[in-house]
Amino acid sequence: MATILGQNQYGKAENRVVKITRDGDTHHIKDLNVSVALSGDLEEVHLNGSNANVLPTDTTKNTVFAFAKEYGIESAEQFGIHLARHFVDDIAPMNRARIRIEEYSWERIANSDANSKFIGADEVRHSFVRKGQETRVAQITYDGEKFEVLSGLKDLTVLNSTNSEFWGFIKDKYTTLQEDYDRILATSLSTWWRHNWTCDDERMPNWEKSYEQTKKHLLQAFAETYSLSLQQTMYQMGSRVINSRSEIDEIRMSAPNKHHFRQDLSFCGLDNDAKDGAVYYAADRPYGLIEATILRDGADQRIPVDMTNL
Ligand SMILES: O=c1[nH]c(=O)c2[nH]c(=O)[nH]c2[nH]1
Repeated sequence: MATILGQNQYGKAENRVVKITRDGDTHHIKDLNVSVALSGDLEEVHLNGSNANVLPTDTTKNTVFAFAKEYGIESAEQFGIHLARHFVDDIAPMNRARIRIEEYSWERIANSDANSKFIGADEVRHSFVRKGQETRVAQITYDGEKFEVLSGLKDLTVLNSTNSEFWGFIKDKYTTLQEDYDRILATSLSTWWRHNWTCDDERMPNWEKSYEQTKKHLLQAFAETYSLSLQQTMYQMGSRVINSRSEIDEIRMSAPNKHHFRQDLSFCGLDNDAKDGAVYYAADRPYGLIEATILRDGADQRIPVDMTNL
């Protein structure tokens, strides 16, 4: 039976690269998980086993570490752009590179010991505690002409203890859910957003600032929206980002509804109404899964729909 080779890519996945930059006694840390995927003129290796066009995945790993040492890591996005450009522009058979990065953040440990040998420093200059709020992610794709830079985050868990209702929904013979006029709204957000920067000669966004501001807008919109559904809250969050950040044209969001059910305490005569400060059962599954893309008017929808589940 005749077969043909379809889409293919290869490279070293999950290179855990940690870069320490020393500024006198003060150290800075960048902690990344970098996955390389290359495509190009690679029919021969699949069809005939010729490795003539194959850059070993081992070399792609070495390149990640060498670039971190030689050029540093300013931001996940900048690092990914640099790598993607190298693999496509300098390795002849390659015509597409996708660099996917997770970034783990660290913060300095505050110095509580007045007699410490690091006297004078409010924070210990080389001691860090992992920041647990969310994992930052980035994906850079380059085809020799244009870049596509997606940034994002996963597992940003947020909760509103009021200002959330859910009512007016379809009711059929299978419906048991009661209408709720004061509920907890909680989710663990995963999102990717697409920058409209595509090309080397245009001015690059400040990736670090863009990330911090985008996260801030997401959180503020979550806190400030009086919610009639998680769908409505999510749309408000995405719109806030698009309206506040001119460098972003599209945002894809995935939000599991982390249900908190008011526990029925009538068995012991206790009323468990929300307005009196209720007790809830935090269910972990099943969960409603709400997903949407929010776009700048006129922008193309390019972020794959299942991207947020990676
Ligand atoms: O915000 C919500 N959206 C839904 O679609 C939904 N469905 C459900 O059972 N609870 C909720 N909550």
